[in-house]
Amino acid sequence: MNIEQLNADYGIDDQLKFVEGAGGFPFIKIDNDKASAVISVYAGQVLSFQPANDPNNLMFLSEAAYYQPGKAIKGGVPICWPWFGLDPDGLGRPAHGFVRNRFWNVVRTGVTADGDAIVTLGLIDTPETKAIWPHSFNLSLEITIGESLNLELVTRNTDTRPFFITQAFHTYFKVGHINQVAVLGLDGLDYIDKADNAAHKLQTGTVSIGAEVDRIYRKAQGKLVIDDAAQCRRICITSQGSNTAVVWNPWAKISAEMADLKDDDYQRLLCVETANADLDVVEIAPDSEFRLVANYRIEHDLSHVLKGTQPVTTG
Ligand SMILES: O=P(O)(O)OC[C@H]1O[C@@H](O)[C@H](O)[C@@H](O)[C@@H]1O
Repeated sequence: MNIEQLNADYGIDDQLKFVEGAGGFPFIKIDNDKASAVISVYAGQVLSFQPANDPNNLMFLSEAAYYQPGKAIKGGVPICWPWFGLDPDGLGRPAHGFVRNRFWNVVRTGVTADGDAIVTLGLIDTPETKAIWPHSFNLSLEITIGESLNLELVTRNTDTRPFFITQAFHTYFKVGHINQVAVLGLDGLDYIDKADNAAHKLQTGTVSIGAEVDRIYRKAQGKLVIDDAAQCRRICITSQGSNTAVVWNPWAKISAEMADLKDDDYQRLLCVETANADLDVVEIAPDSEFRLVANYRIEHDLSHVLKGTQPVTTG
């Protein structure tokens, strides 16, 4: 992809430009009055989002991430599609599907009447994708950069027969310190505890993280909140088209084992994923589409300061 051509076709003066990013991947850099963001055209992945009034990024992005064709970038918002987790057919295809490790197309860029930047990236089937997953599709991701970050993943079935998908925004949020984090909004829901032999459990109260956590919450349709006391902020997650929430933190052993994470990275990341996963499989008829939406908004919470908790500025 030619950066000059991308800028000529899709750049927006003073607000949106294409640059050569890590690994030589084209990155889209956005700076407007409300926020700044970086999006990788490879993987269709938001890597960074920082509202103008926040000293800290919303996203965790690993310093050890790979930027290599065929590999996933560790951090930001990887797109899991058309399956979440292990290959559902046991054919040895990559975990979390095949769109987080290939180049997407730039479909359009623009600015809304409110001054938000919009970027739409897309993927359609090719003989190569059909060899992996034998369906015709048109997948598009509309990313809106404003006071909040809004993501809309639209799957259109362009085939002559129905197909079935699972999917997720596998979002890596940056947290001040994992010991001071709570996830609200999951109380009373059933979950599958993948860190405990896929045992079926019931959530009571908020979720705090003090060991490996890998959970699939069913019927999670309401607003979720990540209370991040160390950064004096709350991340509010609202969604449409999702019935599943995934909460994942690898903790110390897995962090150390993953070559694209530093040993102690588990202390500053938390994945809370807006998904359709496990039994929550989506059927899409020919000529129909399905829309998965996630919105991330940061609220500042000074009550922790008033209670004496030290804020952490991590840049
Ligand atoms: O592929 P990544 O980005 O390393 O993420 C892997 C993790 O992704 C999570 O979504 C799963 O719930 C975990 O089971 C899995 O280990």
